[in-house]
Amino acid sequence: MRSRGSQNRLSGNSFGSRVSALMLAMISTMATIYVAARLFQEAESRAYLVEELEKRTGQGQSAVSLDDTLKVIACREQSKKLSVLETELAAARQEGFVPKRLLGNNEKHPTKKVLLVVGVMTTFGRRKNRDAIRKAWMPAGIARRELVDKKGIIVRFVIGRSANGGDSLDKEIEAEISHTNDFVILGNQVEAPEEKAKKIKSFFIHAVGKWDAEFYAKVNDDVYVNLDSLGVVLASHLDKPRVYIGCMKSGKVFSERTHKWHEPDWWKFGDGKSYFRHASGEVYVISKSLAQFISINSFMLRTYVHDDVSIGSWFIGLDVQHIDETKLCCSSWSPGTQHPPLTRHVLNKLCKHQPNQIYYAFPFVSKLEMNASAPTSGAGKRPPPYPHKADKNPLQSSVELVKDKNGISQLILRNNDASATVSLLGAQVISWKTKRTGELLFLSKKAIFNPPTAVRGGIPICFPEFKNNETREDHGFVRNRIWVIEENPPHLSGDFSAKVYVDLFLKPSKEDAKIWPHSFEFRLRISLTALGILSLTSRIRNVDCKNFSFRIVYHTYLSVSDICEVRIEGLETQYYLDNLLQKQRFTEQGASLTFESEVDRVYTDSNNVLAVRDHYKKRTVIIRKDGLPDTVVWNPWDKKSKFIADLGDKEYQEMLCVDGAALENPITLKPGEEWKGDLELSILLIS
Ligand SMILES: O=P(O)(O)OC[C@H]1O[C@@H](O)[C@H](O)[C@@H](O)[C@@H]1O
Repeated sequence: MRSRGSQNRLSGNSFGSRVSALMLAMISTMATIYVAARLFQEAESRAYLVEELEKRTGQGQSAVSLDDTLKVIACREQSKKLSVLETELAAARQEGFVPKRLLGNNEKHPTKKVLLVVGVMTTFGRRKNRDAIRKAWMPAGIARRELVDKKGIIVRFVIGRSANGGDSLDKEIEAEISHTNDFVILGNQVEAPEEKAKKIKSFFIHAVGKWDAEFYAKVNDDVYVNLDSLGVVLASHLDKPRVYIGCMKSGKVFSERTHKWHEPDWWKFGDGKSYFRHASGEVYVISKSLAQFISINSFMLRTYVHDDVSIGSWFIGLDVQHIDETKLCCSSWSPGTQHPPLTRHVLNKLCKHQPNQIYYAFPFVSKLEMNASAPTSGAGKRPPPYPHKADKNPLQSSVELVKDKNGISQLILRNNDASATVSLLGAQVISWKTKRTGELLFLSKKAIFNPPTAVRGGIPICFPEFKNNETREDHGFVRNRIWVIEENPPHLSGDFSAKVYVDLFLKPSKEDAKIWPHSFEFRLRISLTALGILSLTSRIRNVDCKNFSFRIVYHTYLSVSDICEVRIEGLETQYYLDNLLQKQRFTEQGASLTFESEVDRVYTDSNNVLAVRDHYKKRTVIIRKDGLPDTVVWNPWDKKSKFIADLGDKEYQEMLCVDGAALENPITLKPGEEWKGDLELSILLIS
């Protein structure tokens, strides 16, 4: 039994081991099949990906691995970005600058664009001058912040380091800074008289790297600057790409070593030995692209002994506009003369010597804030705080709310000698005048101030259409609606100069949606500068859930002495569609456009700057447009005038419509998108 049993047991064991061996063999076969299948699958995936890549890249046979594939894709993205950057860089270099992110700007620095950075060049031992400037025109504390926020102006004293580095001179400045915090210290610049020109270069490099500004100014520390007035002057040059503004002079080159103004490189200035035109060193301004040019090319920009000559030399041979601004001629103020009273004439000077005598006020002209308490619309709301007068302001800037004969509100913007009246009916500017020119816009004597009829004259805003349907709502309905005053107008770029402005707002009603089934928000900013420049900036936002397209025309009725005596310049060689000839296309042939019969044309993709010259009135109105590619020119002449109820039979002689427009190609906005268009009117007097 035992042995049998053991035999049995033995035979039982060998059976068991055979079973396990079989099972093991089965498992390993299955595992092999599974692994093989996976490997096959992966190989298939690889083959597929490689094939796909080949298909997409068109590279044909390739031994690219999956990892390589992903690297290639990533690499392509990178090279795409790189080529975009290279294109940007090339374009930027052409302009004389590189994009901000490539300049290695410190992130901590403010990114908000400002109008102007002023560097007041000072040196050791000039504390008295600095204190005089602080007292007179360089604000501190909250006023300094406001100067940046409201006027976009940053002012700093600029100084280098003492030759000995860290000596008592440096320590004195550090002590001063701890109280005033109004310095730029040029760490790598030695403060020494012979280093002046290099210091200017260092300042521009530093300033353009630190602050994003439209302009950069250099001022000596014995010059008083009327910042507001300077802001106004600069604002009028914002449209120019490369400007160098100052009191331009040439001046003799002195070869004698003993002379105070000795020029070691005198022989380079030709036989006549006089310098090229350059801005006098007391104060001058350059635009951003020129500061960037200096920054990029600093290592090869030669400095002469005088800093003003040096900077002048850097711009020779460049496409730079030299602007001779007499208001920056500080030395025209002779120290011994009796100071004139606080008059506008005096205020027009931007700077003067004699730090101890200050005869202008700060601020010169202030931007009027229309925020908090302005009503949005309707009765029962808190009345607006009009009339408003800017405090301590020698030149008045204000906005006044009045009512027309039909009880419709009008806003009168006043700035210095200029004024503009805006009706809330259509947000329509109906008057624009200056003391010297009188009225500049035409307004018909028969104008009807009663919605839904548009007011004949001024600047009706035609949106979203510009066509005559022979209905009262033709040329769009917004000119026939009552707009409201915007409560919290935002800061818009270009708001730095001393402007008075109002923002008007319109949203379509349910009734309006029946005429034009789209939801939008229309904001119109109307501003007037101290120099009388009138601007109308439209911002139209799509608040719908679908795209819409619109046209817009600023239907500008200019007042003219006699239609036969005016001409428009800037339209020559431009294409136009003639509405009187079934919109046929022609090219403007004349050197300027004059008038002797009815005109109704759309100049497509026309110049952005036009001049309307009026010899009898001795003035030219300059029209600048932005975002408005087309120009409409219209005068109904005698026959058509008779059919226009709200226009006197002979009034066509005193008017000319020259309109900035986006007409031929409608503008399409996606949901949430905003469009901006700008019309600016300024005046040149012909002497
Ligand atoms: O009379 P409205 O609607 O103000 O428009 C004035 C004129 O404006 C012109 O630009 C149009 O081409 C004319 O057809 C139109 O009559």
